[in-house]
Amino acid sequence: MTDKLLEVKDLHISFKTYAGKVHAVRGVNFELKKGETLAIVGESGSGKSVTSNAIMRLVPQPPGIYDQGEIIFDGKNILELSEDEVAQIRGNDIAMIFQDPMTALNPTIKIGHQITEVFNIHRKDISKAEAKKRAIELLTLVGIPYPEERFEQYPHEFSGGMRQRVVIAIALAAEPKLLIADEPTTALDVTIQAQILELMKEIQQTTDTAIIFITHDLGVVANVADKVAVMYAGQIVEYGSANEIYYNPKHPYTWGLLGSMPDLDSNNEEVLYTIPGAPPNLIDPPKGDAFAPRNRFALAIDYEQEPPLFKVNDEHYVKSWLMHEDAPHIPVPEIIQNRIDRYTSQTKGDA
Ligand SMILES: Nc1ncnc2c1ncn2[C@@H]1O[C@H](COP(=O)(O)OP(=O)(O)OP(=O)(O)O)[C@@H](O)[C@H]1O
Repeated sequence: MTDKLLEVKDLHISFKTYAGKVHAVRGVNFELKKGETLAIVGESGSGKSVTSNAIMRLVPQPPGIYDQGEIIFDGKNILELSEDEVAQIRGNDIAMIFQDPMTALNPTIKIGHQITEVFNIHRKDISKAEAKKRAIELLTLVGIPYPEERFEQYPHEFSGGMRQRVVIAIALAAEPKLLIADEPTTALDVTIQAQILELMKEIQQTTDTAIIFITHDLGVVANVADKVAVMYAGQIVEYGSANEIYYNPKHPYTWGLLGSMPDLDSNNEEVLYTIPGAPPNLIDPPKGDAFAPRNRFALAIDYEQEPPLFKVNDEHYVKSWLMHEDAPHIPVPEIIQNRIDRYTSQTKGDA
């Protein structure tokens, strides 16, 4: 028996466009255990959504092409299943939550019915009364006050944060093994974002659902992720436990993402550590390390040869030539180190 739920192996996905073939995902590997939370983080266009859509085989074909790789979910390669088999997995075993809760909800149907509908489709064995009872339990689980009354209301009668809670309730109705949340809180204000993420963490503890969070903001998932995959130009450039990524980051791109996180405790003189330039064109990805032109610590080899994934320890991998034993040692920039020191002392203070 293994507790491995998902394994993505050497995944390559491209899109045929008039301008040429866009290499959106270029050799992605990661795995997820039951009940674990993985955050996939990176700038816009880095391939986060294409990777997560592929897990449900939702990349449109055409223009999308699964060029290479495997997505093993619960022992089966998603990319080799028939349409019927994939349809069975979608919604049943894997559910997805998107950024805008309004697009996921039908404005003309009462909230309660939208939840019981899931039972009608996925759990034909339960009665109408039982479905209603469970829907109300789910509304309670996601923190909706007066769930009996709310059951009879329409989406427009809910605030943005409450709507996203309803969407989570609908996603959970089928008791999925994996929940993929693509920027689920971006449209919400910061306090509500924190509440929704906290809620998802709590639900996870009661249901043992694995979660993949897609976000461009490392700060958002700091308290909920077990593992973090940092994506750049269609590849994972740093991968590890949340502890390693937040407290021992090694890749200059991750430094940039951490440095651009707003930090309420920093003094005003602290300048954000930003990444210069823009991501490469994925129609013709650069030779060597795709991050080199934006990397102030780039080495000559970065422009020639793609770096392998170097192992820092069992919980931490980095795709950068800076990790090579002959590379110069570049310390973490001071501003990032100051933040890490501050977080570390705060965490110790909390303990
Ligand atoms: N249908 C499509 N046709 C052509 N190119 C596409 C298509 N879908 C995605 N791409 C390209 O694939 C690359 C990765 O896109 P993806 O949406 O995965 O990025 P992302 O990291 O999720 O960004 P964002 O945070 O903006 O959603 C981008 O270069 C994008 O333009």
